[in-house]
Amino acid sequence: MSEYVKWDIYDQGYGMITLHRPERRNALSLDMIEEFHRLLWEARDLDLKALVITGAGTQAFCAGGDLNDFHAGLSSQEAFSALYPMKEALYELSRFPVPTIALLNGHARGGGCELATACDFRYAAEASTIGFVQGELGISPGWGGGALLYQRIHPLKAYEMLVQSRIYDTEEAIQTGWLQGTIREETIAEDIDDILQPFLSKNIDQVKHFKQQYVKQQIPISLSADMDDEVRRCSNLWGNDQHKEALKGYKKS
Ligand SMILES: CC[C@H](C(=O)O)C(=O)SCCNC(=O)CCNC(=O)[C@H](O)C(C)(C)COP(=O)(O)OP(=O)(O)OC[C@H]1O[C@@H](n2cnc3c(N)ncnc32)[C@H](O)[C@@H]1OP(=O)(O)O
Repeated sequence: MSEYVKWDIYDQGYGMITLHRPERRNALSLDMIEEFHRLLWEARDLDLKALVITGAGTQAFCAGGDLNDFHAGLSSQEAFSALYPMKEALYELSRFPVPTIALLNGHARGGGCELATACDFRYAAEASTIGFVQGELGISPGWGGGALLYQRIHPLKAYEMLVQSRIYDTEEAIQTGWLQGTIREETIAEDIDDILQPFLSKNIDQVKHFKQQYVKQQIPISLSADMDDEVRRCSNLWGNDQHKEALKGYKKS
């Protein structure tokens, strides 16, 4: 169990998972990942019309993996074992039976971008920035989010986001096709209603049909193997000097 992952269900017909560790910018520990996956499994059996993933606080949606758990001292095999559970969770999330929406309440970095990419749609607070920064850390995405990115936006744009590993503001992220729109902090409740209204106004069989049709086209079962390969490649990069140097500056809590 983890106290840092919250589950809420709303009468309007949607569920919400909130990463609730703002003091560490909602970075995902191994315990949080286990709880996140458990909640996903339970939510699959509920009569939901949509699932929202968000973070607590106003600073960050998710800062990726908790660098205390995902530290540079892991061997390649240990890194694979640590990374793999979130790949499985993101694969499940990408095939969730109803529309999934990532509400970025702030910055997303590394695995936080992978988590958002596993959702069908992404909306961000206007001041948010987004960065697949793994390339700057001497590694590559380790949760399968890179493979998912190629399914969400134009392949060349996906390749550019991953290999450049730079930070995007919301306007740039919209131009890539990754971000669907922005939400205003002062009217976030109204914005959420506007975003979810197209799903909540339909019957559950309709939204499930629309999602099944999308998954059949864009999230094939074969994607899981591509995501496995990504975890393996990240694990093989884990022990390099650049990664060790990049994480050296990181303070353990
Ligand atoms: C595991 C692999 C995985 C993958 O690629 O598959 C990854 O995600 S690799 C990890 C990639 N993530 C990062 O490198 C992000 C690091 N964090 C940041 O860039 C910033 O924290 C940011 C932009 C998210 C927010 O910046 P802000 O200035 O608002 O906050 P601080 O940097 O001062 O951080 C506050 C507080 O949170 C702790 N923190 C932040 N990120 C992480 C993290 N990933 N793991 C653990 N803890 C994190 C930071 O140490 C500060 O703690 P404090 O005790 O207050 O110093």
